[in-house]
Amino acid sequence: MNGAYSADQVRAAERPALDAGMGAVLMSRAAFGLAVAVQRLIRQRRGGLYGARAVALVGKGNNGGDGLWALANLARRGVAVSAVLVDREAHAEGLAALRAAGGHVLSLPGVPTGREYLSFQDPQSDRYSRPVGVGEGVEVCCRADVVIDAILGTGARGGLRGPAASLVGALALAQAGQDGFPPVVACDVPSGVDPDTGEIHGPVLYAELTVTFAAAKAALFLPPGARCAGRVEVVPIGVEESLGEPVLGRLDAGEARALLPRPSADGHKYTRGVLGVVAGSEEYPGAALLACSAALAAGAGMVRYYGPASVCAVINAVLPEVVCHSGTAVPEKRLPGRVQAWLLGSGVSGDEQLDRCRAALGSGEPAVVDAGALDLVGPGTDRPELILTPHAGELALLLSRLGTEWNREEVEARSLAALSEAVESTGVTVLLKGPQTLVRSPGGLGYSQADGTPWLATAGSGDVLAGVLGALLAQAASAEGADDDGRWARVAALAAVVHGRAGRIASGEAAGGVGRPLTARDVAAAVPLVWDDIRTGR
Ligand SMILES: NC(=O)C1=CN([C@@H]2O[C@H](COP(=O)(O)OP(=O)(O)OC[C@H]3O[C@@H](n4cnc5c(N)ncnc54)[C@H](O)[C@@H]3O)[C@@H](O)[C@H]2O)[C@@H](O)CC1
Ligand SMILES: [K+]
Repeated sequence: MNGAYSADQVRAAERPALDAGMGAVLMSRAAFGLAVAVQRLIRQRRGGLYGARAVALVGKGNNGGDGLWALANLARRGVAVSAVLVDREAHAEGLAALRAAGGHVLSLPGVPTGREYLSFQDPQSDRYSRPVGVGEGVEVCCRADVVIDAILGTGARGGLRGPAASLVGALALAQAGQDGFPPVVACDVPSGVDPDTGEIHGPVLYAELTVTFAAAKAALFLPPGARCAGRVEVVPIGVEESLGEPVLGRLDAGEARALLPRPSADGHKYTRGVLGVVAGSEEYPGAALLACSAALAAGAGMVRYYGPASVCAVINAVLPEVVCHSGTAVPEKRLPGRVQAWLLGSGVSGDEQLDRCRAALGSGEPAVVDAGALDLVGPGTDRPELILTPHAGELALLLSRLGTEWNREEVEARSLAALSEAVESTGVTVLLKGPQTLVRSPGGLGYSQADGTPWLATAGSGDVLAGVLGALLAQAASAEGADDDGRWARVAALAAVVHGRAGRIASGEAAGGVGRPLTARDVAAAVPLVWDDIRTGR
């Protein structure tokens, strides 16, 4: 499984090698990997390296050291390279290597350029760095074929400050406003993003590619930081064995393939999982239809629908497979019919549907708790087999109801903290919907999935996700032998994979297209194709 790690975990894994005096070796591996990735990018854009220009923004620590060594490597391959020093110090050996390879050294206002600086860091050199203002720094970057962001890595605390913040702020404006702005390659993590939480502090550049060392840092799996990271490439540096358990996992295609349920030869509809759905209402019948279609498409052995007679009629007109129950809920009594799992709350409104949701929750089976049913889960519920599926706004409301004031923007800015607080307070599993889908169970590993496409942000898409998750939950609940603590989070992560991939099929991106508008119905219709798509390893 792909995993993302905290800065402390990576530092701890590096410690034995650093204690054994291998710091320079680790850095040379990191810098080599960075340089190779940059060369590839330049070749894709220009066809060759000769005559290309690379600029690195260089901070004072080892992240800057990686950038300097990578530039030296590029210079030896014919690339014209410049380092823009943004701090009062720079990695001494890296700077010497860059100079020896013929690279240019520029420094921002406020960064010393004279002999006192060089005698501190670079006693062998008799060369000075050339002072540049922010405006010239921007021009130098705009003329480059690639900009390497090597200001801050895992040592970052808070956002960029001083000259670095001025330059990156100006570059971010140029990047936002100019089509021809060169691609940015972030070294380890985009500078200005908290490596552990993905929070963005102040100005930050959007990278096309992040080359990260040993393992992905948590920020690369977490919004909003992950949005600045672009594609993520992991360069091994020889400490990977010591990393331990990641803070966040990500199911890849191979794992998803192994987890996707398949019917056994002697199975029948009940062993394949029966899902009870309390969704939709007279006001929103569409939510019920989408959730039921998606559940059938994701392989539920049978779907039972519970709701108003008018919605039952709509469902049966389109989906004759669904068994509908329009009787009202009787307090303290189970709803009729056996099910292995529930999907509750998508598009529900009114007391009747909420009563059905309460009855279903009281019956003890695992359940997806969506939209209108989220209010039914309180503090100390302590049922990991309940999977809540809020978006950021709904999670803010849930947390506020549980006793801590959050708003939507705060949840979006600190998504892992918000998610963890909800899980700890309620004791249930939570799946937070968004461009990255985050999942966490009490005491278990969390997941971050990024399988979808922005085209999925469309009305009804959440109802389809809830239907897919409900079907997978019913199948997991009816499967034998899979009763470890991690299974609820795993099934939620798998639903995010299926939903995301169905979105990419429906938008044409899975087939190599640039993407096109889709409807939630298109996504539901594409769900069965995910089984083929994943089996062929695409
Ligand atoms: N330790 C190792 O063995 C390896 C480290 N590597 C690189 O080293 C990086 C970590 O290096 P460092 O620990 O030196 O840390 P950084 O290079 O991330 O930061 C350097 C220093 O900047 C200061 N700083 C923190 N936040 C700041 C802010 N907001 N504004 C201004 N200054 C700030 C701190 O004093 C920090 O120690 C990794 O991200 C990776 O790129 C790689 O070379 C692989 C090997
Ligand atoms: K960086």
